[in-house]
Amino acid sequence: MNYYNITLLNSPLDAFTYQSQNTIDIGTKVKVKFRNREVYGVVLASCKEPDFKTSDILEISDSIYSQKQISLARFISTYYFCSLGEAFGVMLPYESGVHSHAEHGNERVLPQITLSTKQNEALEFLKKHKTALLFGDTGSGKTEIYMKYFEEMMEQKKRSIFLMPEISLTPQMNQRLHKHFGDAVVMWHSKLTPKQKKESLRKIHDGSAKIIAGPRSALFLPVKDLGLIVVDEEHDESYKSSSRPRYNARDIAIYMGKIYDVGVVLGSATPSLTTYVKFPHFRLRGGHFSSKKEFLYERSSEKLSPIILNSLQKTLEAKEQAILFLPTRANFKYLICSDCGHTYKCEFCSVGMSIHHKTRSINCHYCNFALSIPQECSECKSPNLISSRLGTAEVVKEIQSEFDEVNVEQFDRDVITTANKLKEALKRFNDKEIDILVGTQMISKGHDYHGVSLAVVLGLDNMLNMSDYRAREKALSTLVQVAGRSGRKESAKVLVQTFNEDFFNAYIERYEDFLEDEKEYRKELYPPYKKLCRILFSHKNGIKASEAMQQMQESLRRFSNVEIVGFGKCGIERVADKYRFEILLRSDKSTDIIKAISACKNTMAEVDMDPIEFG
Ligand SMILES: Nc1ncnc2c1ncn2[C@@H]1O[C@H](COP(=O)(O)OP(=O)(O)OP(=O)(O)O)[C@@H](O)[C@H]1O
Ligand SMILES: [Zn+2]
Repeated sequence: MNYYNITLLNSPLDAFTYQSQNTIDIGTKVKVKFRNREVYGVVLASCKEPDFKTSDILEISDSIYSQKQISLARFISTYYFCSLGEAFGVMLPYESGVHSHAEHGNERVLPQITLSTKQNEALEFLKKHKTALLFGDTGSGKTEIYMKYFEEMMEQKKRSIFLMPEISLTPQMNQRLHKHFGDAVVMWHSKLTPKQKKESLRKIHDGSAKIIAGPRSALFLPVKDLGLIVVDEEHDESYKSSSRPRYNARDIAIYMGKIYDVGVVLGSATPSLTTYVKFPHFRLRGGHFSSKKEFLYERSSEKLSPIILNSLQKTLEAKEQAILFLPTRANFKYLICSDCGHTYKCEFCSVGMSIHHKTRSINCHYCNFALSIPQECSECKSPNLISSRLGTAEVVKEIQSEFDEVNVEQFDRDVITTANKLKEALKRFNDKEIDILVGTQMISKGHDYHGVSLAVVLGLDNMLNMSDYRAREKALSTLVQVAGRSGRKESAKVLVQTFNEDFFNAYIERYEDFLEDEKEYRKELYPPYKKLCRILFSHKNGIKASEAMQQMQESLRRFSNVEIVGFGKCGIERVADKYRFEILLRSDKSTDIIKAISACKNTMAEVDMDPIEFG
């Protein structure tokens, strides 16, 4: 009889021992019984017969995690504090039965991409460095450079992974890649239908997929002969997972570059300070088309002011297109009584409820709890309820009532709920059936449309005033990115509503100056100069959560090389009926943080390494 240590896929528990008559390779995916359920696990190691009774491995599959995937899972599990089973849970294994039969064929590369001299220089630079940053302005042709690099990889019979931050970028990118590479491109994202998923996987397994593109999950596919990983919009927050394992796909890509010994390209017009400090970069300036952008500032809190309405009017008259960004969805973010000051908060979360006119309700954006819109204040019975903090739905409504015959659409998570709706909205915009697109972050990312001559940006001050060490970086990069969706071919006007004109104006066309200044501000305190780690405790019973936090905080004190920056209630004290407490740690090295936390482990503690959320 053989004995094996097996970690259960997606389970937070440690490994268990099972037995089998067969010899099984390390990394093999197997089926076992656990607490009367049949579950999948991964064989980690063979071991001696234990002194307790073990059960049989029920089934040995043809799926196997490679040595490198195992190393990667170990890294994820240690660095991001999750079980090995959870780390393997984000990956897909290789199929040992499948043979590549598509080594030739479909190398239908047409038409050849011709890069400009500057783009060529950039490509040469990227090829010379194992991990490098392509710091190229919006519209400067970064995507074309990646594509040329993919082409070269294909010539060397190597495959490339192309990461993009969000599914909202996939339809256009898919089209762009398909046009060039045909069937050699495979898209991978969570909204694929089971049939599409199966087809994509088949092509990945048999090797006919040469370019594997998609959001962060595309990083963990069983790609053979990997040659290159490109992380587009590397600064983007959606690379960071907000549930366990709380990994950052950009950082995992860099790590993979090392263990797979392949090149990694990080691309952005607004690189994160961390990447800028850590890796060599090539600066690509100006758009590919020599269009001009004019920035205008209006000192105002967010509203559709006469200046904005005028500009929209002119754009409509000229039969051009506009985009309007604001960081808030729904009609309004808050409902407040103007007589007693009562704010409507969720019953289960300590956050305000947003007003949605379409559903005539106020909704919690954290737990989805909803109530119908109240007619009078629940505290003082006053009918004078006021809504504040403008959202996308309200802007759409106001634009509709302001202009006759305007095609205005909302572009956010409330409306774009499926892959199809996304594809169709973007197609309508591209076909100029939409005059004005009003959206949240979704609108700011990487889209390449040529007819946008006006970008209106609201709500930046709310981003800038957040208590987050990255608030400046976030607000400025949002402005640069939204502005970058306009004037890609023709010239454009960018209208910014803010009381912080000095800040935005100083850096809007000199992002590297911002990065240089930001270095000073972060030294000794924040990443990339220090490592941060947040530990969360949440429980229905607030006392229990608080006690667990206190206990861990006290035991962490004996580690002198890890500083406790703060501890206590979270900014958002309660979410989905659970009370939340936190500890924030700072250190020079992540290894010190890992050592300290491992020694003080508490079952309630949820560790968030390199956190980007502080609410
Ligand atoms: N060498 C080239 N030949 C022809 N067209 C090009 C070339 N380089 C860029 N373009 C065109 O210029 C436009 C902008 O390029 P691209 O989308 O690659 O920029 P980007 O740097 O990826 O932009 P962003 O950061 O805003 O996503 C695209 O329409 C692209 O087709
Ligand atoms: Zn709630």
